Amino acid sequence: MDQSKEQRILNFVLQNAVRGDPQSVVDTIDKYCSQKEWAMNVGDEKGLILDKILEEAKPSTSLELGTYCGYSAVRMARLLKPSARLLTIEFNPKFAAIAKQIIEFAGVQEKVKILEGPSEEIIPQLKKKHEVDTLDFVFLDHWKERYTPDTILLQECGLLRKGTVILADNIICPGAPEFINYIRNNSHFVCTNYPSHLEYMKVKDAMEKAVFLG
Ligand SMILES: Cc1ncnc2c1ncn2[C@@H]1O[C@H](/C=C/CNC(=O)c2cc(-c3ccc(F)cc3)cc(O)c2O)C[C@H]1O
Ligand SMILES: [Mg+2]
Repeated sequence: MDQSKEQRILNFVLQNAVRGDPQSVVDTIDKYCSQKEWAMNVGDEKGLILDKILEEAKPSTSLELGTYCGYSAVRMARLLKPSARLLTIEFNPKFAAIAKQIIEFAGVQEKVKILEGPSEEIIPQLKKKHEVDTLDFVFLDHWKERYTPDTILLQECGLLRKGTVILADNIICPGAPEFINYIRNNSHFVCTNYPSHLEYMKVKDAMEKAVFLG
């Protein structure tokens, strides 16, 4: 059976990146996806915005929705302090298996836990099953129509605290219009827009930061 694009990305990392070096894994995936096959990683341009916002937040507990191949999980984990944790939710078992190998190759597996399943099922389990108190940072990068319901679910489950930073990818392309409408009109959030470009392309995109006010 011929390989999937995600398996080709994994193989390129295993053959070209430096084991235990998360920056080299990030750079190697960016190289492959900009020169060989496009893939929906947050990429290097929006990745730098993610880096800056994550470093400002200095989170102890972070959540990512939509692991995919693990590019942003490695990108975030490389900046986390040793005691900090990143939980990342992925419902496609093939993607989860690829991400697990990329996260382990990068050497950040101690900081990252992949939770396999749909976000709507896993989010309600975070407190009791995964010992989360509240989240300091949330990265939304899964199905765009799930951004709003999952933000509401996070709030309902008591997982947001005063100052929790939510960062959403793809505000322009593919776009998350109902999320933007919801979050910018919600007095419990302060929003900031970060114009950028679609990963590996000249197409306009943006990220939105929403800080929860409690
Ligand atoms: C509900 C739920 N629970 C757990 N995992 C979930 C989930 N919904 C998706 N996922 C997982 O996240 C990943 C999905 C991410 C969705 N992201 C996208 O659809 C996406 C699409 C584009 C894009 C832009 C222009 C184009 F022309 C084509 C595509 C760019 C991006 O940066 C993206 O994140 C993989 C999927 O298995
Ligand atoms: Mg994205």
